[in-house]
Amino acid sequence: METAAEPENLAGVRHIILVLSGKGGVGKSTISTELALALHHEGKKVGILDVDLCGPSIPRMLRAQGKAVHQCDRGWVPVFVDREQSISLMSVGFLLENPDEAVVWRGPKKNALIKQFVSDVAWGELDCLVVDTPPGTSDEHMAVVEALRPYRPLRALVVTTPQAVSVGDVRRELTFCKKTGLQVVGVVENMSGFACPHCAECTYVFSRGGGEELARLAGVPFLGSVPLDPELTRSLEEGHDLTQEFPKSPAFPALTSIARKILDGLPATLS
Ligand SMILES: Nc1ncnc2c1ncn2[C@@H]1O[C@H](COP(=O)(O)OP(=O)(O)OP(=O)(O)O)[C@@H](O)[C@H]1O
Ligand code: SF4
Repeated sequence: METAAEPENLAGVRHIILVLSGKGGVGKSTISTELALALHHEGKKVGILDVDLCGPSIPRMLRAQGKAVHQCDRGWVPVFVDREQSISLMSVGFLLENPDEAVVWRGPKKNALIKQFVSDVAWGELDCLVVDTPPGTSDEHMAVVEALRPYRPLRALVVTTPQAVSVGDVRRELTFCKKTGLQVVGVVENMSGFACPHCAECTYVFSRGGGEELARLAGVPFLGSVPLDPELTRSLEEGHDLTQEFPKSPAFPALTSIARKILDGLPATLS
């Protein structure tokens, strides 16, 4: 079967990483956002595509809620999050008059929007496009994989929390990656311990090491653990300027190390 020509808007996008999690609330959108910020601190141009259509939270996290997406001759111009315009964001949240509207959408409408996101967002030159997905494996996952797979090798970052129950769900996520040909760049354990706001000492409230064990059993890299930082939760909830606040968080060194490991594993050229 002949593959359709690559959408013009993908031509400058070097690498694509899907952020996946087995279940909701483990911090997938947080890790997508922080990974983009950490890559930005490594001097990279990053785009974030939020395909969590029923719960788009990244515009709020990045203080971009209510911003308008403009049209240009190549489609939509994403919202720039920072002054240097090196972090761009596209989310269904920018297209809805009422943010609750997305919750009632059915599969075909979601699939059509995802196809449009893939072909009609004028990203320009990006070192990396981070795609935040809904929890589990849904229509959105299949739609984004099918829309992007013909043009780029797709990579997946899998987020879990340390508890065994989350780890079990992630195992299913890894099976999805295998079946759909996604290359797993690694597993990240989020909310792995509580970083004290006074001395940054980390206390392991839950069990620890589930993510590492899972990665070992699945034969994929374990990229690191990200502590729970109450200050960061507040910034994410209230929508502070994360480009300024994130570097002060105890999660920052962990995410920087994860971002470096991901960059080291990517081929240098556009594959
Ligand atoms: N490492 C962290 N430090 C502090 N807060 C965190 C951390 N990770 C996640 N959170 C907080 O946990 C909550 C859930 O995170 P998030 O929305 O990223 O999860 P999710 O997996 O994307 O959820 P959903 O299933 O709704 O897509 C948010 O309030 C977020 O601020
Ligand atoms: S970790 Fe240290 S600073 Fe934080 S509450 Fe405990 S003793 Fe106090």
